[in-house]
Amino acid sequence: MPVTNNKLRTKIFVLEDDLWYSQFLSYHLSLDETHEVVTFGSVNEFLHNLTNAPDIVTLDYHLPGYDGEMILNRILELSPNTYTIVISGQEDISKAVNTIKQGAYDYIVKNEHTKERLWSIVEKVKEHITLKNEIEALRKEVYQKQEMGKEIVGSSEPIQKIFKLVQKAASTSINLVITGETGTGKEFTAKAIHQRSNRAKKPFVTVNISAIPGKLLESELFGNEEGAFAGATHQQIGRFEEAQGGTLFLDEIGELGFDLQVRLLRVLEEREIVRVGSITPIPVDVRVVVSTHRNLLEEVRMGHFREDLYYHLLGMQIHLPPLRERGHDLLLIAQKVLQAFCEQNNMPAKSFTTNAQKKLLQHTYPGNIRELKAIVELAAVLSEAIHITPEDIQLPESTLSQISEEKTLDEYIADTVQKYLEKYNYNVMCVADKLKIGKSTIYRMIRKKEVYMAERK
Ligand SMILES: Nc1ncnc2c1ncn2[C@@H]1O[C@H](COP(=O)(O)OP(=O)(O)OP(=O)(O)O)[C@@H](O)[C@H]1O
Repeated sequence: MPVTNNKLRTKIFVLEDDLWYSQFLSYHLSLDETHEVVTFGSVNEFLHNLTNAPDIVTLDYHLPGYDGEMILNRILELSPNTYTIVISGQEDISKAVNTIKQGAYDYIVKNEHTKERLWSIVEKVKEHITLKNEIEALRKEVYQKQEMGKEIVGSSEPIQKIFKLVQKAASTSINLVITGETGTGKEFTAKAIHQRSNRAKKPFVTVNISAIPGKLLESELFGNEEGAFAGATHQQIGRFEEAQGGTLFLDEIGELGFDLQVRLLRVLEEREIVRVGSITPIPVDVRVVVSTHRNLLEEVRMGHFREDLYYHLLGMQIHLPPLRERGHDLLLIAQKVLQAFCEQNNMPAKSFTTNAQKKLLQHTYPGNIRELKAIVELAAVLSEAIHITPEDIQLPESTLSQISEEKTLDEYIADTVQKYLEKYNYNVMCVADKLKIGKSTIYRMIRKKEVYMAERK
């Protein structure tokens, strides 16, 4: 039943060859303004229109030249969700009763009570449809909760709040800003929202703004024509076009240069892009979800981020807490990661001993879930039995051994990154891989002069 002006509309087809009777039924059924009644005198025309999926059909059992049962079968075949009410004369009562066994919803005999009976059956059908829709919606909600629980696990209060926001974000098209430290699952969450939204069958495309040099970013996002700039040897579609109909996840939006901020705002407002080197606008239907580790409002205040773009992007904010603030959820995530890893690698199912769990809880995880995942996967490989012991868990020395020094967590992280840069000859890719953090995090730290780079030997 479609909804118009907040009212459920009921589409009713009347198949009746007797014009007077057809008008009689139509008149009474139309007394309810939410009923959309269409009458048919011809069986062929009626069958032809069945693709419009009426909610209810009143079927005259005795149509000259046609068998009522045959028409009922066609209705069940072509529009299985339609409720058929068979209307028969006194002479066909027993046949009409039989149609219920075949799949008709109810039957009415043409007599002085027809009007009242028809009315009560239609009301019953409407209640039935409403209940069916409610059950369907509840089933969907339960399914989504179960599925989401499988992905973003956690019973802590902040995570429960995030579950609710993710659900709301998935069922609407509200703008979304996902914030949180590196490795807290920003991209993971954006994808979970996409997969639950009505865009799920279309692409989910990610662009890491901080990993692409400014000059290339424009054509990466919007595409380019052949010869648009030196090196543009062929036409290329951009990420916006690639994400057509789906979701574009712009990771680290706070790193977007001012010029591109202007272009992005125009695209978001006008819903069309222009490839570099072209003047032809191309319409795009893309949900843009952004993430940042920065406080965007602070960036606006400092003049680093355009206020108009900030207000355009502002919709729902989902802040993902760092792992060290998620309490025992850490263990749930660890167990889930362990289970997935064992399954993927055809290993027997494993679990952590109590002491191993205690050890996992001791660490501060600057790389958050990405780091936990790496530690758990290594433990799964190192363990000789199905129980993972503390010896199998290799925590990076840095945060544990230096914990007595008075430093902020950011300073610990910077120290660790600096040591690794020196150890691995300032190879950012290699350090990112070793520490299980994003390259973008290291580049950001370099830009903010939290760590320094030297010439590679
Ligand atoms: N709830 C979760 N359960 C299991 N794995 C997760 C979960 N959240 C994130 N991960 C995993 O942790 C890693 C980091 O997640 P993701 O890339 O989404 O983080 P991020 O916050 O976007 O990181 P960055 O800021 O560095 O780009 C990925 O391997 C991802 O699959």
